Amino acid sequence: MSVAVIGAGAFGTALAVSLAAKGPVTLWGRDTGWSESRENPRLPGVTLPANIHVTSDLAQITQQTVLLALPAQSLGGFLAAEGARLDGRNLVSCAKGIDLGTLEGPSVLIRAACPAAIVAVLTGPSFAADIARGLPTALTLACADADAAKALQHQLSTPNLRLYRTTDVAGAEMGGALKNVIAIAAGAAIGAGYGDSARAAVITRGFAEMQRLAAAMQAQPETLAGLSGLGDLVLTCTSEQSRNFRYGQALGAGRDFDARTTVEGAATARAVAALAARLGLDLPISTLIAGLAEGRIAMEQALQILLNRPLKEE
Ligand SMILES: NC(=O)C1=CN([C@@H]2O[C@H](COP(=O)(O)OP(=O)(O)OC[C@H]3O[C@@H](n4cnc5c(N)ncnc54)[C@H](O)[C@@H]3O)[C@@H](O)[C@H]2O)C=CC1
Ligand SMILES: O=C(CO)COP(=O)(O)O
Repeated sequence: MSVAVIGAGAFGTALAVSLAAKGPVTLWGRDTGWSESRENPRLPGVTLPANIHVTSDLAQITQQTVLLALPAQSLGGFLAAEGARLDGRNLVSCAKGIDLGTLEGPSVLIRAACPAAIVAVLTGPSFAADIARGLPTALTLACADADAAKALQHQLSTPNLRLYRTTDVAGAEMGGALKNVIAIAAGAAIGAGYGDSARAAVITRGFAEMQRLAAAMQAQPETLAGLSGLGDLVLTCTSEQSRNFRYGQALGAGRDFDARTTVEGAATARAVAALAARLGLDLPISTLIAGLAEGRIAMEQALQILLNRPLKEE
């Protein structure tokens, strides 16, 4: 059974390349002017296999399984316009973020727009460039319907993509969204010259915040400790391949950052700060990243706020 990917950015294109090892893939993008060259400028150096059909015509997306690889803040608008034509299918969210307008994760947006769809989430530690180069990668496939989770796990695993499955959609989704916020904080610590020990503190205390918020969203704690949570947190906080990490580095160093780059953690930090206020949760690192991203506070001020918090049990 062939699959389709909606969103011809770096990640959607990389997933299409990997899936093409198993059969034909249709890749939809709004800007596909590059398609004749078979090289997407968002994924330079990768030639698309011949069995990937690139289109900007949504009517050609007729497959039963569709991966949605759009940025989290674009997904709601896309679904409002096009959700009806995708209803009833297997819709797999590949976005890592929390929608600022609704404070919901992508799976909730998809379920609202496409009530008859089977909704799943594909997430975990994976840089698009690594997947597209055929490097070994392990991800989490989450779907509340256990049978559908198993079927999608088999359909979407490829020679270099090993999928584990879970029915904890909220946990998988929250891990992927929140690690981006903490990756910005880790990058900011490095960019400001605070050192590797400070980064380790940010990763660990950031993980505690991820667990706290995820628990409040009914996620299972063990999901946060898996690929979609801890796994992706470690990857993103330690690699300059991460856009969130590099954005954080720029914030920490007081440098500009290319505003066209997709940095999911910046908007998600603001969503997390709003959720923290709504739910009465203490999420100091994430809340400070929201302030830094909005330019409301400076790096040195953020550090002093963190260091001067009351001492407490770990
Ligand atoms: N790049 C990576 O290594 C990974 C990315 N992801 C996630 O995948 C999602 C997409 O990221 P990337 O592909 O990397 O971003 P990207 O910046 O490479 O591409 C985003 C694509 O979405 C398109 N787009 C944006 N708004 C749209 C709209 N309203 N309608 C139609 N198309 C729209 C853009 O034209 C662009 O092609 C993000 O949530 C990201 O966190 C997840 C894992 C790895
Ligand atoms: O989600 C990712 C790796 O798992 C990609 O991270 P960035 O969006 O920070 O580049």
